[in-house]
Amino acid sequence: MPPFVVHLVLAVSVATVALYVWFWRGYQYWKRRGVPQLQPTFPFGNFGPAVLGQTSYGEVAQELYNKAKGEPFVGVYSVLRPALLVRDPQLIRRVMVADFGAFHDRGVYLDDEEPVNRQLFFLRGQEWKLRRAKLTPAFTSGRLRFMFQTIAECGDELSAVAERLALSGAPAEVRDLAARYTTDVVVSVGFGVESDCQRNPDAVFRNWGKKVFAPGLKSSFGFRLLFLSPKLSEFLRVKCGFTDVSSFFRKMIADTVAYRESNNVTRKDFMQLLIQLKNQGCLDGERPPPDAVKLSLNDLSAESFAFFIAGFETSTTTLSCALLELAWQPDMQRRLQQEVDAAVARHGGLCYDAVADMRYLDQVLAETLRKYPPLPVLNRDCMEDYKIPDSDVTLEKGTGIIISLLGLHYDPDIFPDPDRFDPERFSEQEKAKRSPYVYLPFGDGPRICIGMRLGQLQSKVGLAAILSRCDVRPAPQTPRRLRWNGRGVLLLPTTGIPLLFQKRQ
Ligand code: HEM
Repeated sequence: MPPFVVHLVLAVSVATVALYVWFWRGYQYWKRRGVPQLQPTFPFGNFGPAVLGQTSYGEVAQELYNKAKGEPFVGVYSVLRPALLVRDPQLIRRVMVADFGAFHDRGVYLDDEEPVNRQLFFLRGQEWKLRRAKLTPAFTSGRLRFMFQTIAECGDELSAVAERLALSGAPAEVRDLAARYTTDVVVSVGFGVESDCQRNPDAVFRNWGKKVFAPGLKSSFGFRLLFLSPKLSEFLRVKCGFTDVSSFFRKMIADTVAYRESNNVTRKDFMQLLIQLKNQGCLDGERPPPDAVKLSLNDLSAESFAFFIAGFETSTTTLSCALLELAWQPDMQRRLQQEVDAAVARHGGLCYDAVADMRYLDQVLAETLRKYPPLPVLNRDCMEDYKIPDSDVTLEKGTGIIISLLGLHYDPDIFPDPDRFDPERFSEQEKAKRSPYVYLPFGDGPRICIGMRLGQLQSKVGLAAILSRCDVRPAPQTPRRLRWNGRGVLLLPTTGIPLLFQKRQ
């Protein structure tokens, strides 16, 4: 063997051993601190199947939650980074609400060369705090009531589409149906633009939406790494894969703002509120914030992009999974239809107050979000050394925090027979029996989902609109149980959800 090959083999062997020893030492971190840990494997720690795209992030975290049964928290390794997987509802409350000051960031890497990433979900520290304060007034229930008519019009279109599907008699793909409806809602209440996705399946916004969430090999790997290993993502300067969608959004926003400003056009949508934040630093009627910072055009694009991607995919999953469950449980479907019919008759139509009156619809939606939380893992970053109350453990600054929603929502000690779809779990009596920190589909605390009410409302209107005109039934190929795409950070089913629609008698 030539000497340079011998040297090369030696160098590679020494480097591999050194790397292994380095990882091995890293993987003793929790043991050294006296915290029980789940056995990691080289080189991806406890998240190998998620890094490799074999099992979804949500399911890997759920498995870790299940393995740690009986422990209030357990140490894990997200690649090499020590993270604490928290199971105890009291500690979850501390992290998310009571001691939020020590955990205000998500600890997800932000690729800030991409302007549309500089949005609420990814922002950190003071920048996040100021942006959140500016945007919060745009999401109050008063503003939602204001936008209701637009959502209801999209709902009317959805029930017309459902009736046409009933006439055709062929199974329809409800994920696509739901995505076209939620895209229409988000684009019209967001930007005052008719996206026309329900009438035209090839509409431009639908295509961009598909592109963002089609988990291609490279972009989905990059996206997973942002959550799983922020340091490695930073080192590799990982991209989210949003570049062309981002260019489309930046141009769309710049054109819309220029058009409205030069023609003095005002509309009752999110964009109009963003324009106020750009020109005044606060919304009309609000007290100017202490920072007096105005949003830039790039900030507007970033928040509009966030509104679009956070707004349509989460509600698409919710609406389509609710339809799947109701198709398999005709009694629940009938009960819900009776409630919808009665509320619509009482209020003279599907108005905001009619939806607010639908108690059972609220329970159906809550149970759907228990079984199918679209964002199944909550992340926080420990921002300062933090002593866990009633323990000898002090978390070091920089430690990750992981809360598994699938773990909590499918824990049989909390939700008995967890695979069963049962809206009664969300009656007032049942809710009063458990801690609110075991059910967190929208997160909690100051970083709770800012669009929660909009997400709930558009899902409810969509369900009510369909069920007021049609019954949904399983088709021969309808899955009993969904499986999740291993490449997704969000829950994305591996198969479609085909259902049959029948016009109600
Ligand atoms: C069923 C629908 C939805 C679900 C299940 C959902 C779920 C979530 C969850 C779990 C979080 C993380 C919360 C935390 O870490 O505590 C989140 C954050 C967020 N969501 Fe939603 N979401 C939904 C709809 C929406 C809608 C309609 C919008 C906007 C139009 C939206 C915008 C956001 C934003 C901007 C954040 C980041 C908030 C921050 O970091 O301050 N979401 N969402």
